[in-house]
Amino acid sequence: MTRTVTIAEARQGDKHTIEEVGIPSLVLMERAALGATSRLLNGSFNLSHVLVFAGTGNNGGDGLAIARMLHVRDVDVTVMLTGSEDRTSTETAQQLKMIHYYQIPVIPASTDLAKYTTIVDAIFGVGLDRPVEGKFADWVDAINDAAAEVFSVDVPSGLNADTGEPQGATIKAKSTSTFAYAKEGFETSQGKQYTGQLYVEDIGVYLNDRFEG
Ligand SMILES: NC(=O)C1=CN([C@@H]2O[C@H](COP(=O)(O)OP(=O)(O)OC[C@H]3O[C@@H](n4cnc5c(N)ncnc54)[C@H](O)[C@@H]3O)[C@@H](O)[C@H]2O)[C@@H](O)CC1
Ligand SMILES: [K+]
Repeated sequence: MTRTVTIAEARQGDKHTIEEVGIPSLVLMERAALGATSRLLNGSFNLSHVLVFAGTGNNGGDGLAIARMLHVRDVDVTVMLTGSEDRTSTETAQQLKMIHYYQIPVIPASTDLAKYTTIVDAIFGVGLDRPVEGKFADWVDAINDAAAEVFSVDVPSGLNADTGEPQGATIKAKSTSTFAYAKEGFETSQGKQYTGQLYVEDIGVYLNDRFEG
């Protein structure tokens, strides 16, 4: 059976790997994005026009790295950012610099999603700490209503990864790439309705310092 972790364990695993093992946070982010990108490339998604809907935390940073990895493979990618560029996390700011190096378009978040064939949901991951409401709920609802297929990064945004319960507006994905370990809430029948097909990516974070495949 697949090992599952709580949000607290996932966070502790990341922290331990960064601070004790010594793998830099940005390296973990790159590994996460490489895994997710290969699922997108092989997962029967229509990649004619991809939108990466990115938050300002590290889940958004994963999304920006995915945008870059698709762009260098000649996929047409646009980024929508939910907040201002000067209020992003440290790693996400570094990812934004790379996005600008490649001149990938970055536009403010909106509900105008008609032209996209695939939307990458990188709004919230395990950092979700309150229900999704207001403009964030408008964006999530618009993503769910769009014709595009949806791929979630780590956690479908809005899903409580411990309980599998939606916290306000919540993304319903065709598939989800989650990092290091599946989260407990993904095992519930309700959680499965939001993750869709679940992939677990090896990013080099191991709870007991050993790969347990
Ligand atoms: N270095 C690491 O720790 C790694 C983190 N990774 C990614 O980073 C994610 C966690 O990143 P963060 O801790 O930055 O958290 P998130 O990126 O999940 O979200 C945090 C941000 O969202 C805000 N927020 C939370 N709930 C909200 C709500 N309902 N409405 C509006 N704003 C809300 C918080 O205030 C915070 O600014 C993981 O899910 C994973 O995708 C991966 O890159 C792997 C390595
Ligand atoms: K997400």
